[in-house]
Amino acid sequence: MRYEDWEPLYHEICEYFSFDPDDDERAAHVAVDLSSSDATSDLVNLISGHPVTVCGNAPCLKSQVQADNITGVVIAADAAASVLLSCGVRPVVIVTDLDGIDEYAIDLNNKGTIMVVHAHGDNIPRIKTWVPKFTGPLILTTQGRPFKNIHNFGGFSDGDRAVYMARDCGASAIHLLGFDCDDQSVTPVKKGKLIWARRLLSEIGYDC
Ligand SMILES: Nc1ncnc2c1ncn2[C@@H]1O[C@H](COP(=O)(O)OP(=O)(O)OP(=O)(O)O)[C@@H](O)[C@H]1O
Ligand SMILES: Nc1nc2c(c(=O)[nH]1)N=C(CO)CN2
Repeated sequence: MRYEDWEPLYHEICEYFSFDPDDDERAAHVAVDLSSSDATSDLVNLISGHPVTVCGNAPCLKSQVQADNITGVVIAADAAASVLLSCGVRPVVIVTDLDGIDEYAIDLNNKGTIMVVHAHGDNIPRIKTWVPKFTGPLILTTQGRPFKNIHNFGGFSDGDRAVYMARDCGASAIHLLGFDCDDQSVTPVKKGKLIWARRLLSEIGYDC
């Protein structure tokens, strides 16, 4: 997605959540200073022309995975990765702002799972802890203006960001599992994030 097309949505999101774009920019610089990795061409090779399943972490994920034959390239949004592992499915890509993963992600990354790590104003300490641990394929993302090896595919929360990324990388079809944007069992902030997930996904033709 062109940053110019994303920018108005980004400013609306910052206003809605009272985020300071300067903090996001600071986080992006912290990430870039820690790693020069960029596995974007590996990601494009994996996804371009292929079907993808993006797994969000709604409570329905487990039963949907058990009921569904997961097709194509499996992308986990953050903590959805551990649900997939418990169902015997290894995510090929994990999109994360680092608040839902655990040590298992390092092992998966060493075995080839592409980590797509999002830097934002509220996760700088987690960037400093986790980024140096990923010695396998790694892509950095920002929600602000991209530069050097940090990308902006569009999207805000891990799930919708994963869908925007798959679309940008040329997926032939994108199937969603584990998305429930009406989930009432979440915190008020998370409810706001799910309202945005619904809006951003609807902008590109997906319902959740
Ligand atoms: N009902 C739901 N509850 C949680 N996540 C959901 C739900 N429906 C869709 N998702 C998507 O699954 C993603 C991963 O969920 P997780 O529980 O790991 O959230 P999170 O780490 O709090 O996400 P984020 O930090 O992006 O808000 C979310 O970013 C969201 O896009
Ligand atoms: N500044 C900031 N940016 C974000 C945040 C957040 O909590 N703070 N959470 C996100 C997805 O959960 C994505 N982006």
